[in-house]
Amino acid sequence: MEDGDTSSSFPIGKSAQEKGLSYVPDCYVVPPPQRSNLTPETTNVPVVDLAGLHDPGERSHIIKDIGSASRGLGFFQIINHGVCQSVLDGALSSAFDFFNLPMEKKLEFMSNDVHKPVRYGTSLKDGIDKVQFWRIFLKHYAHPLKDWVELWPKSPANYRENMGKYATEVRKLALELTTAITESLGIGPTYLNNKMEEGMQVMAINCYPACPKPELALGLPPHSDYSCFTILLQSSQGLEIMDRNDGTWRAVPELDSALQVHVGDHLEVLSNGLYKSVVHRAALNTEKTRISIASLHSLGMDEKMETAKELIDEQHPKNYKGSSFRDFLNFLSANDIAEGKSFIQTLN
Ligand SMILES: O=C(O)CCC(=O)C(=O)O
Ligand SMILES: [Fe+2]
Repeated sequence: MEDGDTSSSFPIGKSAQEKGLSYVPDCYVVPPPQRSNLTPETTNVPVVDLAGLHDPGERSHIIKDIGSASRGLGFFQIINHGVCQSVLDGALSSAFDFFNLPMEKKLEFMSNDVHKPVRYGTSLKDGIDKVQFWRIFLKHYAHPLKDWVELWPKSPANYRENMGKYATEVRKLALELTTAITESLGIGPTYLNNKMEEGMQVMAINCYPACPKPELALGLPPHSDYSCFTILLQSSQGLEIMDRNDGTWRAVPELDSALQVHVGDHLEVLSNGLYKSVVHRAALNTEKTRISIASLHSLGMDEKMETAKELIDEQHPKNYKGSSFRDFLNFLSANDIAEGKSFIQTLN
């Protein structure tokens, strides 16, 4: 693997900067205690089958499964989620095609301003000698789609159509999940209805090129998502979640056509800590480029997520401050999550 390009089925283009990815400086490393174990234990992740969500006889079992997964790992995979395979494949293939574009097409979106609704970035911005996180990303707002889609990349030609279809489908699913999650908390299926309908959807499209020394770096540092919850689609295995009970990292097994659901910080707040946001990171591999598409669902830009008063009593006093997506963005522009700064800790 001389130039960092690999036998990936979707080879990444060789622009000058991306060629830099093949350079393996001695000092680009994540400090040893935080490095990924290349053969982590594959965790027994709960799989929730959503097929019967609208069947009155089955719904309560599914709600129970969602509740116990959210109280446990804060993470589960979903199957029969209603987003069809061609929509999943279309989104992933447009994402691969975007990252394969010549650098100048991507640079027009390059920005460090976290308040921009569309931005492209790479961990290489600090100079090749400091690379610890082997990732290139495109982030964009996605709801309401008509307000944002015109700002998305025009090329590849099918990007807006494919990513737009996926964004719309995954948002429909997110609204269904919202009803199930609030029901599982005992506060009823419509608790967040209006606020989620007017909420934000942010998509983070992550690209992790094959890495010559995956044991020395990470794709993304450990973090939890600010969202109420995140739905993740991945092209191959690489996501690791932290088991809160013993602090160990567990690889999430690949499951065909499944999507992953992460409990985010805002759901931890809503539930008064009954559900905890899952700490996760992205590991790397030597063989192929990995793409993940995270769809983060939250309330509106300035709508604060507050703890449900139904979940506060003498034994369970209110543990969290309310916060909005904008509060998170302000936190992000002032703090570096790679240095272990965590949004949820600012809310306790
Ligand atoms: O790539 C992954 O598996 C994780 C992505 C992620 O955690 C994020 O975009 O917030
Ligand atoms: Fe994340």
